[in-house]
Amino acid sequence: MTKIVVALGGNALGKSPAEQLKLVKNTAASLAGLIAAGNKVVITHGNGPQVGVINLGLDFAAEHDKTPLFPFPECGAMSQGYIGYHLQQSLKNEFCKRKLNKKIVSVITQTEVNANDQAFDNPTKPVGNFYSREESKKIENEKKFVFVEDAGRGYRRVVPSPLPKKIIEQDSINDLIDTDNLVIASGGGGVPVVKTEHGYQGVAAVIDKDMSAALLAANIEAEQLIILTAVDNVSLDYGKTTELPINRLTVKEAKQYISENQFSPGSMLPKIEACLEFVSGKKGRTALITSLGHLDSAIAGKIGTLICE
Ligand SMILES: Nc1ncnc2c1ncn2[C@@H]1O[C@H](COP(=O)(O)OP(=O)(O)O)[C@@H](O)[C@H]1O
Ligand SMILES: NC(=O)OP(=O)(O)O
Repeated sequence: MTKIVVALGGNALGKSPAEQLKLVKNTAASLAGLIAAGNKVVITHGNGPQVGVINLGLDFAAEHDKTPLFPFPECGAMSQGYIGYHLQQSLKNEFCKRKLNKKIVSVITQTEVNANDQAFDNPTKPVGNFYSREESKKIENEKKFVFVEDAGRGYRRVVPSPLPKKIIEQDSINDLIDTDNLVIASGGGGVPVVKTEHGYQGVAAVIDKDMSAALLAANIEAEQLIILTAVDNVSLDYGKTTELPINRLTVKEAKQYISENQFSPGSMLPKIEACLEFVSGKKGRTALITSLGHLDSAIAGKIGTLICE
């Protein structure tokens, strides 16, 4: 039995509810296979596109209708419910098909961040839709959002992405795992909250789910962290004619490639950093990065990038 945290990328989950449900259904089959093989799996997921779109839609409704303004942390919580619902339904259907009796539960998760995290002065986390440069300039002027180019895919709004410090619901997550629930937790990295004299309060930011997944995996003493995204492998010279997929990466090699700017900030870089955080100095741990649709082949060692000490 291997304890595995599987993180599903928010961007890899498509651009609409229909697309997302189809992708989640497909991945649910592989996840059920992992569980049926006797592994203890905990699931987490991103929310960049989803939280951005929820926020955009609700802002529009507040501007054009009587809808009250929904703060950003509330949008993050909604994104956990939306993606958790698709995961729970798809996994339940898959378990029924396989006659597997397994309880599944999504935990709305808050993650404590440092109120003085420098990330609040330097937004880096891409959220919402992709725009052309012209479209992004127009929205930048109208809404005072900050936009950056995202890994060759277009321009996107960026928001602060503070480091996750503590998973507030960790004890409940542990109890649920111990009582044989398939747990979906820390969605979107967890809703970021800061500790104040009045207790915890939500903040307008999006935690990198890869960093939160590494924290969750360490907390539950997982042996493997699997990050599912839109590419089969991590590559060198990504997007160039010289692109070279990597099968295995040591911590030392990964650090070298980071220093050569091989991994784009806001997309592949945080995944590599999260994997390093999880495996560095820990001989028994591995991290695997591959695509949402090819988990089975990656587990079989046919594709994917395996990262270890
Ligand atoms: N060196 C690289 N190798 C592979 N993909 C890369 C690399 N650098 C940037 N990318 C991009 O990073 C994307 C994954 O990041 P992102 O879309 O933010 O992930 P997520 O699916 O977790 O939301 C890939 O789909 C690819 O477009
Ligand atoms: N919260 C987060 O990291 O989302 P993505 O996986 O969509 O980037």
